[in-house]
Amino acid sequence: MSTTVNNCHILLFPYPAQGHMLPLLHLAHRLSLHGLTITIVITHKNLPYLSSLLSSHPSSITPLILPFPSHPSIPPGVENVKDLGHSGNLPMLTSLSKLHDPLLHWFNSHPDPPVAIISDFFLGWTLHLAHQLNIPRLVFFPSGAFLAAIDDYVWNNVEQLKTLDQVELSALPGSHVFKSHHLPSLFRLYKKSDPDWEFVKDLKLANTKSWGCVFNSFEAFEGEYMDYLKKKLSHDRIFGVGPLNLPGPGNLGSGSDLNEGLLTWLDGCPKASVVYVCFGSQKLLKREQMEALALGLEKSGTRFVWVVKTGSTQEREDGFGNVPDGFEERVAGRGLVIREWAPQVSILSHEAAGVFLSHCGWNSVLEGIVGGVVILAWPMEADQFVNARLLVEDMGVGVRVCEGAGSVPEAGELSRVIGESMSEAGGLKDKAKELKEKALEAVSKEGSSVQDMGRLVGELRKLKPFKSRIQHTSVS
Ligand SMILES: O=c1ccn([C@@H]2O[C@H](COP(=O)(O)OP(=O)(O)O[C@H]3O[C@H](CO)[C@@H](O)[C@H](O)[C@H]3O)[C@@H](O)[C@H]2O)c(=O)[nH]1
Repeated sequence: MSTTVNNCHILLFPYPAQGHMLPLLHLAHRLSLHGLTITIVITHKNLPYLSSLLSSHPSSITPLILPFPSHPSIPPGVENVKDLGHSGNLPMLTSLSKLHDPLLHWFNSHPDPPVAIISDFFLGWTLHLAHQLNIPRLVFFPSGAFLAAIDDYVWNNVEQLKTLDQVELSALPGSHVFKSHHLPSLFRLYKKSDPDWEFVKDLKLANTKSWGCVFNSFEAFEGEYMDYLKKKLSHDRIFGVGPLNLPGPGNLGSGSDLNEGLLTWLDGCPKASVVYVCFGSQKLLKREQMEALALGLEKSGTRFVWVVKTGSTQEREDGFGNVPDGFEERVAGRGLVIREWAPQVSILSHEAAGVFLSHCGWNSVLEGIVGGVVILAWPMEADQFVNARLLVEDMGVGVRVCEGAGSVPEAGELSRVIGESMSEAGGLKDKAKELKEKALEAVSKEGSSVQDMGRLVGELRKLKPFKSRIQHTSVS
């Protein structure tokens, strides 16, 4: 092992879903640039996601490869939520908790084990592991501080809130009111006394009880929610270090750059003239949604890039992810359909991108902000209604065009909103540009996220080595 007692050695534990894993790997990149030594917990099938990180930091980042714990609802060979869909989160969460004992064993047999654990907010059980090891756990939120504040409130008051049709968040900044079906999905699905759901409740409550909270967010976007958490949790180990996934040199990259054809096409489009359409790493649209979207894009007459998840053969036979017949021919020249995966960060940061039709997954939100584009929000599930509220109501850089995973937008209305958002009407474009500047300021010299990253590294460096902690504990 390459670690020495002088190094600050940290264990990072990502949750195996693209929207969760990618930002935590970007955090690993940044911590490594600050000279920290990092071990990343990973299972075999997810190891390829680490390849560019490991080749960028061969001496300071090491994978800890553990066998994936089996689960009756997870088919053999599946180790990532992308192969299970959102309903796969519950079995994935419970399955991964079986890594507790192998991790305890690894720590106890390591000559120079980590001084802290930073783990995804779906891995709250690692707080108990950290307590057993007498080291701190920091929670990494792949979503925002607004969501963290809401999660903290609703899970601490689950009995009173579960039966309400709408929840008033009067204790939180902005005093927002949410319909119950717009609250985070895990809260909505929670079933009292069911052991799996009680486990979820415990891991959610463990997040804000952790020693520190790290957000892929920034002061000018979510400062009031981070301040709220500092006050509520009575400590200031709340760190807004984002946006983490940035285009350009010195960054880890998203592993997928613009190919020549796409780059040439975007280069040939006027500035801010392209609508980019993508609903994250896992959302498949049903036939009616595909048809409405295709018609809306066609009627709008604008240039667009549409990323379509096509799903399995069975899902396509069931009508999911099929682009309507003849559509691509009719829009040829002004519209591109890309199947499965597109280099989103590169597309959004191209000057031709002007509008982003998004499900408002947190990574997409930040990537859209950094791209300086107007966001057309179609929140569907999870944290997306909360994220859309921030974009549309709090920041004024977005317009809501549809709501719900099963909803079908009205094609005429969609084409009208697309057309309007491409124009200067409403000052949305100016606000989007302003927010982009603030995001870039946060991650440049002396910016709030650079300072918080420095504060985070400073706090981690102060932690005692694991062995001396054990000696200290046994003596006292
Ligand atoms: O064709 C694609 C599709 C996605 N991405 C990237 O994949 C990530 C997708 O993340 P996100 O926008 O957050 O969406 P989901 O994949 O849906 O993420 C899940 O996890 C997020 C973090 O917790 C939540 O905010 C979302 O609601 C939840 O659905 C982003 O970095 C995208 O750039 C691509 O590069 N190309």
